[in-house]
Amino acid sequence: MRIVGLTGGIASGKSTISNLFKASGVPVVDADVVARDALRKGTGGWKRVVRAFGEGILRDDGEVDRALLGQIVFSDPEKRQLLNRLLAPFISSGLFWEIVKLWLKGSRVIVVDVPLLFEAKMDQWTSPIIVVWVDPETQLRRLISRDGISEEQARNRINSQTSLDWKRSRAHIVIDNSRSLEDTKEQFQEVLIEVTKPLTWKEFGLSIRGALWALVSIVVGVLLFRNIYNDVK
Ligand SMILES: CC(C)(COP(=O)(O)OP(=O)(O)OC[C@H]1O[C@@H](n2cnc3c(N)ncnc32)[C@H](O)[C@@H]1O)[C@@H](O)C(=O)NCCC(=O)NCCS
Ligand SMILES: Nc1ncnc2c1ncn2[C@@H]1O[C@H](COP(=O)(O)OP(=O)(O)OP(=O)(O)O)[C@@H](O)[C@H]1O
Repeated sequence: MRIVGLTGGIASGKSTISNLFKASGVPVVDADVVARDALRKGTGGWKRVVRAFGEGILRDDGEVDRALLGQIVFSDPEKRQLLNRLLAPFISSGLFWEIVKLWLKGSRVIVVDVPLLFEAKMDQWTSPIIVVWVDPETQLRRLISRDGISEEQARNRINSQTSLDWKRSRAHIVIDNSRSLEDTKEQFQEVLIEVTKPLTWKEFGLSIRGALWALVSIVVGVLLFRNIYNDVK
């Protein structure tokens, strides 16, 4: 199985690219969705976060007030690191099980969309790595207009992440999403060809078909060996 890493910065266009992959039949595991599940009322992540940040971060229905928690952690690096530490084990295991489910289904190529792929050192498990890059002014403008937040809040969120230029320097594939959606879709078509090219032997070995193939080869090998051994005796 090929596990493609998809990352970038906040509002750089990862979901836009994820949706294009899904529309092309390539399954996507979304770390933001996994992280949201890890913070649902009553889960282990929720209990840890409420213990650390207090019940003041809860809404009337007991769910975490995400906008409020966002305001707290994106303006205080220590609190953000605390939140990351509390949720990291739940996010990693959630991602792991989503990948296992796709492996069991026999998926050849999957995309994992992880905003903090490099920061969480998950880049070592994915190849190729696609970075969705956008120029800083466009990123700020799109973030403000999508989330309806102030310029200061938007800058805090952007500055809480490793710079997009640094991420771009670590990418195998870069998609420049600074221009129109049409332009991005054109780049995506080439990326899709690259990402869905035939698997290497190593990737094939990591797929369920590869594992079954290895199992069948071993069983056939053992049976043949037993027959030859019995003939010789
Ligand atoms: C702080 C929270 C509650 C804010 O929720 P909100 O609904 O406003 O934002 P959402 O979850 O949709 O995230 C939007 C984007 O913010 C960025 N972001 C989220 N968490 C972080 C973080 N800890 N550090 C830097 N950037 C982050 C990502 O680019 C993400 O795509 C939420 O982001 C959260 O629980 N973050 C911690 C979990 C985490 O690390 N998520 C990222 C998955 S790798
Ligand atoms: N090429 C584009 N032209 C115009 N608007 C775009 C383009 N690409 C994305 N957008 C818009 O910019 C915003 C951010 O895009 P998107 O949600 O895909 O980013 P993201 O990286 O997934 O964000 P997050 O990190 O918050 O999950 C959205 O409102 C989206 O519709």
